[in-house]
Amino acid sequence: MLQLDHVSFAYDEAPVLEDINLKVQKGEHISVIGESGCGKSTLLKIIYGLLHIKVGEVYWGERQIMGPLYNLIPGEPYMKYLAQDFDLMPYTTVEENISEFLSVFYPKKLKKRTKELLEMIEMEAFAKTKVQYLSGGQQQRVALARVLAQKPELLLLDEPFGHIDNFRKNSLRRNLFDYLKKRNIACVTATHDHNDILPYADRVIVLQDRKIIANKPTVDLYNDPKELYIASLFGEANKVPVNIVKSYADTKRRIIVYAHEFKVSEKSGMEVVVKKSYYKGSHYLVVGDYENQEVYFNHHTPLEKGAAVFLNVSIETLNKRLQQ
Ligand SMILES: Nc1ncnc2c1ncn2[C@@H]1O[C@H](COP(=O)(O)OP(=O)(O)OP(=O)(O)O)[C@@H](O)[C@H]1O
Repeated sequence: MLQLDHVSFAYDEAPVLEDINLKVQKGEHISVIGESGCGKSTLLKIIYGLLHIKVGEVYWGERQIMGPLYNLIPGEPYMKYLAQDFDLMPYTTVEENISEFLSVFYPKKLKKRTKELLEMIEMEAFAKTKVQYLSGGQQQRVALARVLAQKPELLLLDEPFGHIDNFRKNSLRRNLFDYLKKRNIACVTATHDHNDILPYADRVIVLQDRKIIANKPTVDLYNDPKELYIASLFGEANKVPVNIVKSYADTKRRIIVYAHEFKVSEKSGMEVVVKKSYYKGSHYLVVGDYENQEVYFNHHTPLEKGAAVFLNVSIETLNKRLQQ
């Protein structure tokens, strides 16, 4: 339903995106990830028609999405964009902000929808509060409810939980993505946070050096990140030669190993010298040194600086990475 064909874009001379091809089906959830400045927000703005592209085309079904040179007011009714800055009416209440786009000719329906959306963002208690008195995180939640009130078929989210505290973030993520799935609303989320991605995205797009370098179902990409850059977007990761972790292996092929996939062993494996242990709540993240290269691994206790330990990888992990 959404399709980008050979899209390239530059704000000035330097290209930001090159030859982007992408399809998003009805109800599908896509995460766009990549390091800061790789063009995630730019991609969302192109999809929404906020930027003029000279090369390539964007389609919604059969219809071409035209940029700002053709549409004075950007955006299409079936698509909503929740940007990093929220477009709210500060002097009216939360309730009024959410219901602004609902029809007053159906008051019962309007009330029901407003209540449903207030529940989704967990702000029933603030229904009558003026938006100007809300915190940044609360305003972001109202902005979310406001765009959903307009029943989009495609929702574009740019760092949607950036302002929201961790306590709320998890329940809001669940509420939002369940809400979207139930209503078959497609969603493209630009994010840095793997907590937005792993449980909710059907597919992940990775941007690097102006291009899409991966476009895969989430589980497949996590299990087979191919590159350290991709794995690192999900958490601490390493790239190590197989024959270093398994001395009997006769391949120097390097595989990706996430920090939690290393097992500390007494006598065999890759020998590293402990540099530092960081408390992570459920475990410690240990930074070790292997031939002047940092290696990251998890351990249930802190390890003493200067201690030599051996790191091992399970056969299952090894096979998984070598097969792909
Ligand atoms: N209005 C603009 N004019 C000129 N250059 C811009 C403009 N907006 C963004 N850029 C540049 O385009 C590149 C991509 O920016 P973009 O905001 O799309 O990245 P991003 O991946 O969303 O970054 P972040 O994760 O930090 O939000 C950056 O190099 C940025 O400096």
